Amino acid sequence: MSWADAVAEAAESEAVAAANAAPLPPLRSSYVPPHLRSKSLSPDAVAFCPSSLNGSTLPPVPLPGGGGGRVFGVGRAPRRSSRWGRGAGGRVHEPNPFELAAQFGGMDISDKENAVSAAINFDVYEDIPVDTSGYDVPPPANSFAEIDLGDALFLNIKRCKYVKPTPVQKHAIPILMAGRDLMACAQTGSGKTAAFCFPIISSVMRNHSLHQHIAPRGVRTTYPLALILSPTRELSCQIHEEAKKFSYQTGVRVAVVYGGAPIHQQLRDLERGVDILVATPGRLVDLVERARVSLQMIKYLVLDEADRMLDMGFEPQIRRIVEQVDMPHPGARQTMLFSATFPQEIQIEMLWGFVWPSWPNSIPLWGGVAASYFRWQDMWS
Ligand SMILES: Nc1ncnc2c1ncn2[C@@H]1O[C@H](COP(=O)(O)OP(=O)(O)OP(=O)(O)O)[C@@H](O)[C@H]1O
Repeated sequence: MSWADAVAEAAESEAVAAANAAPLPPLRSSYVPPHLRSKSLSPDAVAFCPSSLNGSTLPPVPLPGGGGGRVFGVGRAPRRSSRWGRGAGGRVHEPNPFELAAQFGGMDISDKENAVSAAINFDVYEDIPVDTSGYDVPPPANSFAEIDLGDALFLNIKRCKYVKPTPVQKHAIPILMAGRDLMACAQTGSGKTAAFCFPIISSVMRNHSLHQHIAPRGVRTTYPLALILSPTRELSCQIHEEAKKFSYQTGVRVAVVYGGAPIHQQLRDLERGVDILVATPGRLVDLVERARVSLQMIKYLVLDEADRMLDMGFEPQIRRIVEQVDMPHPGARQTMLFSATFPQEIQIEMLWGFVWPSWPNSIPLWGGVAASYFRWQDMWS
């Protein structure tokens, strides 16, 4: 079956499932999830995070729990549920991020499809040359179907209506699936978030099924498997929203922590257990120093907008996270650097200096950036 047929079939079966489900309450301009309707929302419960639905920014909405935090189900295989609420044993069901996004944004699936095609202009992207360098670079993938990402993730890609990978995804996903380190530079809006999220979610699903989500009684430290560092809370929240869609019903849990917002809800989210933690550097250092997050289980480290983090003065925090706390050394983790602009040489040297300290000095560096070009540096671990 072709990918387009598969997408059409998924859309059809979802439509049938929706028709069979209990009717949803009519949409309201300010939707409040059922389990919060009896509570008054605190000021910080209005998300700062722009929820994004495939390129279209939705208006700020009250997020359950506030501050961009999200309630996730307890246990590896949450029951399929399209509603917020508790089931037997007081377990919190995983909300359906696709349905919530559509409700908050007042968009239906067909709107969403238009939003996707507005976000990515494949005709333009197809012609953009891609540079790769490194040793035995795995070949690019021309479709998601030819990469073994796992059934649950594959279904979510269909739900996102991603018909084919963008160039950055074509190249980066096979490299990362092969367990290689990667430095990638691709312009804004080119699909970098999925390029690093898909391999991480797929690997967590496959290799870490016994990851302990819930800390033993009295232990309040969370041990994520993947850390995605990004410079701002807006970007962190965007990544979190996307990652939640990709990891829906995979059992993989995603949380976000960022500065400039009260920490209490973020602490509660962490206590529920986290596989993938999206964080701004300062807030993460704070949580590590409070012993609420340990990095000793990290297998996947992403620095998104790495050059911008350095421009914004986060070098001390990144150094602390990568060098001084309990983060596994480069050979024991997979490291991914993504940026929208090509980092300056000095920034690359700095990043290599502490992200890959053992890397030989003879790495070829590129000069200059052509804004519309993707450039790549693939590295072995
Ligand atoms: N393969 C795909 N097919 C269709 N749409 C896609 C695909 N990959 C990503 N998108 C959509 O394209 C938009 C841009 O993707 P994304 O935010 O990941 O880009 P980005 O490169 O990370 O951008 P930024 O530099 O702003 O962070 C998003 O709405 C995303 O859902």
